[in-house]
Amino acid sequence: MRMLLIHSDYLEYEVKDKALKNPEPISEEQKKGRLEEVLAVFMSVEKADETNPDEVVEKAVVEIKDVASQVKAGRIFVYPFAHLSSELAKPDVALKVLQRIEERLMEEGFEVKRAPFGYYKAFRLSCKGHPLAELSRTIVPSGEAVS
Ligand SMILES: Nc1ncnc2c1ncn2[C@@H]1O[C@H](CO)[C@@H](NC(=O)[C@@H](N)CO)[C@H]1O
Repeated sequence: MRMLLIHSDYLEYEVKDKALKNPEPISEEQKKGRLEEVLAVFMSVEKADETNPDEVVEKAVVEIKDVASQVKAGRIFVYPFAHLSSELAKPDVALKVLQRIEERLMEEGFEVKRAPFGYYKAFRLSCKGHPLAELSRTIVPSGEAVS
C-alpha cells in the first residue's frame, strides 16, 4: 500500500462521475464531503497487499496514528487514490481494506470520513505547509519485497 499524508486546513470533495463499472453505492449525502483541521490520507491499495489484507490494515493504522500524533490531528480523511502505484489491488479487495482502516481509526478514537470508492471526484485541499505536513509511507505485508 502507498500512502500520501497531507496535514490540511481542510479537504473537501464532490463526486463527479463513475470511475468503475460498479462503484461503491453511496447516498446523496456522501456525494459531497468536507473536514476541517484534518490529516488527509490518500491511499493506493496494491496487488501485494492481497496476500494479507488484515496485516496491511493494521500496519496502515499504526503509521496513520503515528503521523496524526506528531501533527496533533484528531480527524482523518481516508481517500481512495489509484494514482500512487502501478500495481493496484483489485477494487473489491481495495474497498474492503479502506473500509476496515476507517473502522479501525474510529475505534482508535479519531473522527473519520472516507471519500467514496470508484468515482471521479473534484477535491480541494489546503496543505498547512509545515515540515511534517507532507509525508508518504509504503506498507507491505510480511514476506513481500518493497517494489
Ligand atoms: N487499488 C485501489 N486503491 C485505491 N483506490 C482504488 C483502487 N482501485 C480502484 N480504486 C478506486 O476506483 C477508482 C478508479 O480506479 C479510484 N478513483 C480515484 O483514484 C479518484 N482519485 C479518481 O481518479 C478509486 O476510488
